[in-house]
Amino acid sequence: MFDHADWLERALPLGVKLVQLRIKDAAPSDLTAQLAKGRDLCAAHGAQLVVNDYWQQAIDLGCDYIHLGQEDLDEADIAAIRRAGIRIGISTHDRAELDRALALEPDYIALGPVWPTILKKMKWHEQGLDRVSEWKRLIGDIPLIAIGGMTPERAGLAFGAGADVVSAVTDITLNPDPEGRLRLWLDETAAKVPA
Ligand SMILES: Cc1ncc(COP(=O)(O)OP(=O)(O)O)c(N)n1
Ligand SMILES: Cc1ncsc1CCOP(=O)(O)O
Ligand SMILES: [Mg+2]
Repeated sequence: MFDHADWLERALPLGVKLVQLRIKDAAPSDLTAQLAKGRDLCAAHGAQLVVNDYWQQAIDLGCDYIHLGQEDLDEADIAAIRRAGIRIGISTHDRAELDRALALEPDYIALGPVWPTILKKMKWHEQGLDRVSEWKRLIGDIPLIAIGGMTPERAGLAFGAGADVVSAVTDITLNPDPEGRLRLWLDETAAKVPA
């Protein structure tokens, strides 16, 4: 997950196949330009782009996956998103949020923070691996994304607990050698990438 489209120019050539653009505080024209750039770069590299928050821009730009948190759901026009053929991933932190998300028939469910995160202040305590397993039992075939405090080492534990996908931010973006860290991530998680 990256906070600027420029990161995709570094990550995609390494073989990253699933990325989320989580852009906060960009001016509208810059936001649109970054999402369009992300869309085009992902298409060129055969990667899947997930647009965080900005569902209307995703529709307008012909993007095909969005991520919505619980507050985003209060504002989002789910019917319009579905009419546009866009898939939806939803954040969850407790059973009530999970029930709300499942009622919308999401294309994935995210659970976090599995471990403590420094990316943003959250009211949720770390969820832990048992919670990952509980979520997977509850959601069955819907893909489960585990997020929060991920490292390549922890990713293996999250997969072992039932996660289908893991999402990382600062482990990569704050690393002194992001490309090297991404290569390690790709090596460590290669067995989880569908052929
Ligand atoms: C994969 C994934 N999981 C959780 C989030 C968080 O979404 P949200 O709760 O809407 O918070 P913000 O990211 O918008 O601050 C996510 N973006 N992606
Ligand atoms: C957006 C978000 N939602 C749950 S944890 C998280 C942040 C993940 O960032 P990091 O991988 O740096 O902990
Ligand atoms: Mg959001």
